[in-house]
Amino acid sequence: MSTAPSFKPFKLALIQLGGVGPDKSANLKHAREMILKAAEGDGSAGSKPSLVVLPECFNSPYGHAHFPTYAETIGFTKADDIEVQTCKSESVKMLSSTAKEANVWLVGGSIPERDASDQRLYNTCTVYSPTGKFILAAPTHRKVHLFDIDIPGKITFKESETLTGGSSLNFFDTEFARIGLGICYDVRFPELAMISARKGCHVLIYPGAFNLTTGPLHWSLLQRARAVDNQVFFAMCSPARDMNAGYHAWGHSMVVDPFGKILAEAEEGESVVQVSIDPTVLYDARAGIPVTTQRRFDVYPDVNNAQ
Ligand SMILES: O=C(O)CCC(=O)C(=O)O
Repeated sequence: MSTAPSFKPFKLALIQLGGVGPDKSANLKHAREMILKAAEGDGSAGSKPSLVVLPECFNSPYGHAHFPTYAETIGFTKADDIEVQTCKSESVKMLSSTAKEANVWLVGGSIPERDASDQRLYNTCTVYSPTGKFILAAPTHRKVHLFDIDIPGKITFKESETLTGGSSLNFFDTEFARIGLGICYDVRFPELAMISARKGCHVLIYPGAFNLTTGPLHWSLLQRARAVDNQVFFAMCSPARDMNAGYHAWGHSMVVDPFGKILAEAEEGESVVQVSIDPTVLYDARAGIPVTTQRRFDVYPDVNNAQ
């Protein structure tokens, strides 16, 4: 495994995107406008973010019935900005060109993806450099744990009716940090975050769309737990809540520091969460509460000690 880049201060912006509806081209147009807006920061000197994040399923209504209709084929695993424009995916093309135009790293939320060879559908996160390069190799980050839950009288959701779970853990390196990825329900599985942290990720970013049942119960708790047990920064980016949509997202996009402190949190509506990430907080947490070096793998040898 390559050595992680040294962790430097940077600004992070989460776009809690509103107005996602059935018209995909309108969704893409609005997402583009919001990326450009978020990339301006708050207008003050030095507030431009280096990394901008979109929410889960930003180009289509959320729901397993919609995934086959909205799914796009990407067809490559790495590509520069010119090659990206030859791809069939409208969303990937827009994300690449907008990352370049805005000159930011971009975590492109997630889209329903149809694999070019086996035709299976995935919930997929793609990442772009400030030159519009398509970054991930594995081949992208596909949601690993599918959202299949049934809380009688509250919410039943079965992503596995149309989607297949991804089978790789993914991170990417920027000039300021190693960033690990997950999507929404993946946050409930501490193993994924733990392994990403052990692979040197400083910040974990999970586009997500919790709901009005599990949002108030667990959205904040899970992020703070993953941040504290791994002593990393943790961020989740949600769509804005729309009570006219088929799925009511919780909103509350947030960024948590390695002590578990919430640095910023959106409310329900469309907004951009802007945060300065300070690496000294991570180093202070790890020095003061040194759990990262105190693990007792002799007591729990079934947990893999490998880095
Ligand atoms: O874990 C939860 O409660 C919500 C998960 C979810 O909404 C998702 O994976 O899309």
